[in-house]
Amino acid sequence: MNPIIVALDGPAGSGKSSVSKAVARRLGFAYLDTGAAYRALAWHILNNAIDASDEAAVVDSLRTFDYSIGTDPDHYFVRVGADDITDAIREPRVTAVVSLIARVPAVRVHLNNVFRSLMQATPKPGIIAEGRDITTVVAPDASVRILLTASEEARMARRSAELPTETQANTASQLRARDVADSRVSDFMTAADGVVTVDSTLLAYEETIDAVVEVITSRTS
Ligand SMILES: Nc1ncnc2c1ncn2[C@@H]1O[C@H](COP(=O)(O)OP(=O)(O)O)[C@@H](O)[C@H]1O
Ligand SMILES: Nc1ccn([C@@H]2O[C@H](COP(=O)(O)OP(=O)(O)O)[C@@H](O)[C@H]2O)c(=O)n1
Repeated sequence: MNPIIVALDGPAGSGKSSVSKAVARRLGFAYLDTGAAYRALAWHILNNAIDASDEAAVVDSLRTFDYSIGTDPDHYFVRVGADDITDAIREPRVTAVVSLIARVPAVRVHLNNVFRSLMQATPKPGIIAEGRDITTVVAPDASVRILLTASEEARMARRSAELPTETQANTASQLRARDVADSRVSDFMTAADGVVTVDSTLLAYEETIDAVVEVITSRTS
C-alpha cells in the first residue's frame, strides 16, 4: 500500500524539524528532513573547495554526491559517502552557503527526485516530509499539507537558544538573510490552497506537536 504522505513547510526556526520528528515518533511514521539534503550538498561543495556561487560547478558536483539519510525518527543520520555529517551540516559555515546552492534549478530537480524516491520507499505506514516546497512542488498531492509558521521574533529566539556560541545579532541577521534568499525560490510564508496553517508563535513545543498531530489525524482517519 502507498504510504500516507504528510507535507510540512515553513520558514527557518518555525519548528519544522523538531516538531516533524516528534510527530513521526507519535504516529509511527518516518520523517524526511529535506533541508538536510541541501545542507549536505553545501557541505560536499565546501569539502571539495568548489565555489558555491559557480552554478555549473555546483551542478557538476551532483555527480559525486553520494547522499544518504535516516528516515527513522529514532535513528536520524546524514551521510555523504562514508562521512557522517549529521552535526557538521548545522555549522554556520554550511548555513551561510546553503541558499546559494538551493536556488540552482538543476539541484532542486535532482533532490526532488531523491525525496520522492525516499518517500515511496518508506517501510512505515506514513512519512512526514518537511522543508520549503514540499506542499507545493515535491508532494502537492500529499494526503495532509501543513504550513508551520511563527513570528520572526519567536523564530530568532528559538534559533539563538540552539546556537549559544553565536551572538544573538549574528543569528538573527543570518536567519533573516536566508529567509529572504529562500523566499525568492519558494513561497513558504503563505499557505497554498488546501494547506492548513499551524501558527506556533504562542504555543509551547508540546502544544505545537499536538496541533500538528490533530491536523493529521483529522484528515487521515
Ligand atoms: N512552540 C514551539 N514550536 C516549535 N518549536 C519550538 C517551540 N518552542 C520552542 N521550540 C524550539 O525551537 C526550535 C526550532 O528549531 P527547528 O525544529 O530546527 O526548526 P526548523 O526546522 O523550522 O528550522 C527547536 O529547538 C524547538 O525545540
Ligand atoms: N525543501 C527545501 C528545504 C530546504 N531548502 C534549503 O535548505 C536550507 C536549509 O534548510 P533547513 O530546513 O535545514 O533549514 P532550517 O529551517 O532548519 O534552518 C534552506 O535555507 C533552503 O535554502 C530548500 O530550498 N528547499
